Amino acid sequence: MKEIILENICKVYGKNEIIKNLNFSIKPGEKIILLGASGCGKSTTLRMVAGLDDISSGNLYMDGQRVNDIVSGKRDISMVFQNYALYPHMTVADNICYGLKIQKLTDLEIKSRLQAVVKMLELYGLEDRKPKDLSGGQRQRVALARAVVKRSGVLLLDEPLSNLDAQLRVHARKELMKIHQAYSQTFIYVTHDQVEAMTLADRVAVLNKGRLEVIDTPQNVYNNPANVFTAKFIGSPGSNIWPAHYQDGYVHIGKQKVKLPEFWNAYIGQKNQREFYLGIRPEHMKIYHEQKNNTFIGIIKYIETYGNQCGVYFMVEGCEGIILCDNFSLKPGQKIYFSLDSKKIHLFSKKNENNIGYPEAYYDNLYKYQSV
Ligand SMILES: Nc1ncnc2c1ncn2[C@@H]1O[C@H](COP(=O)(O)OP(=O)(O)OP(=O)(O)O)[C@@H](O)[C@H]1O
Repeated sequence: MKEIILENICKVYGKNEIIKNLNFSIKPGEKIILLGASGCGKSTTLRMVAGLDDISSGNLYMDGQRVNDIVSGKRDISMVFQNYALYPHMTVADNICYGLKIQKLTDLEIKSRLQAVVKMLELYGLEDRKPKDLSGGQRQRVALARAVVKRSGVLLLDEPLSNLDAQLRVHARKELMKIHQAYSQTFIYVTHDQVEAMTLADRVAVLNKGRLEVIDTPQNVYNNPANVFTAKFIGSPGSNIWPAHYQDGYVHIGKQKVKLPEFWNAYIGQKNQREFYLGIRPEHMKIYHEQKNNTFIGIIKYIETYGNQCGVYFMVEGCEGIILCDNFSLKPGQKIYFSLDSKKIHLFSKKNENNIGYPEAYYDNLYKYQSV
């Protein structure tokens, strides 16, 4: 278990600043997921922590020691790569034990660690095979075993499940939790898969173009997004975001308006802002066939079906929106009336797109050094 602190970490390639002032700390034994779109800098961040890429500026600490200049092999980390990077000419057992032999552990210790990890990751009977004679799922388990057997303080995982099919991923997620329970290592895990992030993380760090948008628990990141980017990025589909303004107890979208409950009036009065982006998740709206109190009117553009639900894409006052519902009889071109669950609305500042429900200090801390 190790505490890791990233302090003003930047990475520059040529003239391109790939990572911009990353500041966050990771508690010993914590599972942090780096989540973001392709190219946002997740792997680069992980590789800097691993010591495989130089840090252009800033400080990286492990258990209080600055490790910028400490070589990868001396950082007490192990890493699982997306393509597994197994040695093709070695057997499974040799792949798993190679690092331990380099560390000059006794044969007895190596054997006992091998047995433990073979049992944990169900690799019985495969010890003498070469990687080419394994299935994708088995190779992935060998790569995990090779990292875990070192029992290092930090386990770095770069999209370790991305080559597996959906069922194997579910199984592998359980194995990762088992590994964490057994060894309590600090995990830094890179993925663009939201299900992986939500199921495995203690906290999710959302990256956007090399910048940290938010670092918080999966529940908060989903239910109380700190900014417009997070609201739109998290969730499948993400939140609806519409320009809106508030006047005399009503929230207006274009020419349409609905009355807000009293608690919103008090809250918005306190914030002294009138123009917002209104955020609402697709599952927090309801469709009606006829106009009711406090409904907006939209026109359906198209419909996606997901088996148990459908996503109804519509236009309201020139803005696109989506509602999740189980009404499969709706048709494109149809007029719908819809309400918003007022308790689930989020309001974001038009100026900086931050959630107005968060104190400003939250954002100051996010973009400066943040201690947890
Ligand atoms: N050695 C390099 N030289 C120049 N640019 C690089 C180098 N390595 C990475 N980059 C750039 O840095 C950016 C971030 O890359 P990185 O691999 O960290 O993204 P990522 O979030 O892990 O993406 P993905 O999910 O697709 O793996 C990309 O624009 C990439 O092209």
